[in-house]
Amino acid sequence: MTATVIDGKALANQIKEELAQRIQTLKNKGVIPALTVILVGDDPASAVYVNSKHNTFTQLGLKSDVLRFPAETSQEELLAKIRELNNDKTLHGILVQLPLPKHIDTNTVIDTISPEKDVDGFHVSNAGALMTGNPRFIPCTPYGVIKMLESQNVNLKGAEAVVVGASNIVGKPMALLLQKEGATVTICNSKTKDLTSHTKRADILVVATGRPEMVTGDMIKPGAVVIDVGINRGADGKLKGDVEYASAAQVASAITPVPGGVGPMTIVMLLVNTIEAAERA
Ligand SMILES: Nc1nc(=O)c2c([nH]1)NC[C@@H]1CN(c3ccc(C(=O)N[C@@H](CCC(=O)O)C(=O)O)cc3)C=[N+]21
Repeated sequence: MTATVIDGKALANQIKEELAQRIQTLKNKGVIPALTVILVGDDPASAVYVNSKHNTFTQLGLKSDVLRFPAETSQEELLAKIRELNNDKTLHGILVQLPLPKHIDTNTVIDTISPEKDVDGFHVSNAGALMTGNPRFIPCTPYGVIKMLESQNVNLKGAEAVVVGASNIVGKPMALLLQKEGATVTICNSKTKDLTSHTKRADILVVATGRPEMVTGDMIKPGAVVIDVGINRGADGKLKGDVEYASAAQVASAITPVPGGVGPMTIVMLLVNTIEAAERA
């Protein structure tokens, strides 16, 4: 069996087209959805992502600003800038690119963003809102994964879903969303004993560990839907997922590629959240 490739790039483009009307309606009211990204330090991977996002936003006629700060910027300086952006009525979304330098406390920074402008959905109150079933902003990557599963008509009710990786930005919100759709969810982490015993049971397997090609075909249930959230750049410059694609594609019924899978969906869901923020403002 050869797996269906879930084309994230094509789905992202389709969603972009569907957003055009909402963008136009806002413009007719004199509103241009606007996002500001704060980038601290000069991590090359972060720079690639920030540029790609900026291009997507400007292509669709949205406003996108990138504020670049040196790695040694103090936490207080960063917080002061965020407070200033919180008060800017023409701005709808604020995103602080992660990871931040070690001397800065990530949670303090994120929780200083106004929850109404937290288009990443990372603020503690937005995380809480997701947990209690009234989400304000759904974190972009798990939100994109749900859209990919919907596009394949994957039945989540009563399905066994296994999420490998328990981060605040992907694994945990992913598990909540799958659970909300009626799946029975297991979250695995780096301490999990006998990881394969879990992954082998999964009808839907989401891998978000940041460990290149750690899930191989022999760990996957035949016919499973495999979602690879990993984007790892190898020494050869090539992108690799957290799933070993060649072996996994022989076992799965559907699988996301890297690149061209979850990555483009993350960016388009950021667009969705920013437009929603502008509509609510
Ligand atoms: N506050 C915050 N929010 C984020 O959402 C966030 C972040 N920080 N920090 C970094 C990670 C990473 N991330 C990516 C999104 C899309 C691609 C993407 O579109 N990748 C292309 C390939 C791009 C390439 O060639 O490098 C693809 O998968 O096809 C990659 C990486 C968002 N992140």
